[in-house]
Amino acid sequence: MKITIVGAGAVGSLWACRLAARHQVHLWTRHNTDQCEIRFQPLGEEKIQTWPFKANDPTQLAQADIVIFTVKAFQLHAALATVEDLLPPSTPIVVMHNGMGTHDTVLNQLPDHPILYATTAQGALRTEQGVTHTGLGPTRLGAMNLAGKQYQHLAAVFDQALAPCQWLLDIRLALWQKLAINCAINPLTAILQCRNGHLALNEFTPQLTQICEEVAAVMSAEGYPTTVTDLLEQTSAVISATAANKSSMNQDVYHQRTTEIDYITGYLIARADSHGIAVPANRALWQQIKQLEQHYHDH
Ligand SMILES: NC(=O)C1=CN([C@@H]2O[C@H](COP(=O)(O)OP(=O)(O)OC[C@H]3O[C@@H](n4cnc5c(N)ncnc54)[C@H](OP(=O)(O)O)[C@@H]3O)[C@@H](O)[C@H]2O)C=CC1
Ligand SMILES: CC(C)(CO)C(=O)C(=O)O
Repeated sequence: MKITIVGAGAVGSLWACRLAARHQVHLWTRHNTDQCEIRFQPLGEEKIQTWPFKANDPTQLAQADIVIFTVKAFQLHAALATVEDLLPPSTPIVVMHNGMGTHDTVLNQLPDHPILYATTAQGALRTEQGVTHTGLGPTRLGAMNLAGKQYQHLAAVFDQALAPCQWLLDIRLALWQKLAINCAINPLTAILQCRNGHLALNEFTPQLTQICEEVAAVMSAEGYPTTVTDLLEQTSAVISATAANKSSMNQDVYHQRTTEIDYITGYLIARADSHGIAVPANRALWQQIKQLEQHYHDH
């Protein structure tokens, strides 16, 4: 297959190097270059691999069998704008990011394309030295519009590159489940500048319970019935599985970058408001992260 990846950061580079073993992968970046070399360290290996890629070629973009967007949620609109006029409307688009709330923009911006969303629990870290595959986890893929439903076979392509990948009939459920975990772990670890495992301490149980209670109420109102017990169990499992990790929001705050809070807790708040559900614990966390961002963006 001919695959273009838009956003060669940590996740984009991980998928690029893994897909390139069997497919022709081309990168679309925001840098003025026609080639990119990715230094990639596979999971648990010492040796660093070097993968050369062609980049930013409008012809290769137009001929792609799929275009995968691995930019952050708040970068998606601008990234789509750089490719929308270059793609035939038959090209399927796969969007892979944490958080929710971009799908309406994508469906409006590219109304004729098959649109798919993916959520991944694979871990990748980008440093000056290159990109390291830091953790294994499932990827879930599904259609966001009718045309996207014809692309179920892409789950096998993703699975072959970086297992496991599962096709879901309702990808929104998977996106909500990941959002719930991100609402619980990301803002707290960013504010406290702690590793995910720190939240396993008993002192965090009341706060995590309140966050999950609010998320469960909103998810249920959205048509994805769940309970605080289920969400707390899933959150605890991720806290222990990723105990040594610094969450993405923790790292964004540390490096004084824009966070994905508006697409994680912010999305939850927007949906809560539309149902008239009070979410004070999540709203307080959203405000604290916005204040931190504002503080470092102002200085
Ligand atoms: N890292 C991880 O382990 C995981 C991340 N995720 C999620 O995946 C998403 C991506 O995260 P991650 O890879 O870590 O983030 P990165 O910041 O490493 O990657 C984003 C990439 O997108 C590029 N980009 C931004 N705007 C454009 C544009 N207009 N055109 C082309 N490229 C663009 C950035 O360019 P530049 O190089 O110039 O900054 C960067 O290379 C996030 O939503 C994250 O939460 C999900 C699971 C795990
Ligand atoms: C699951 C978790 C919390 C892992 O760190 C994550 O998705 C993130 O850091 O954004």
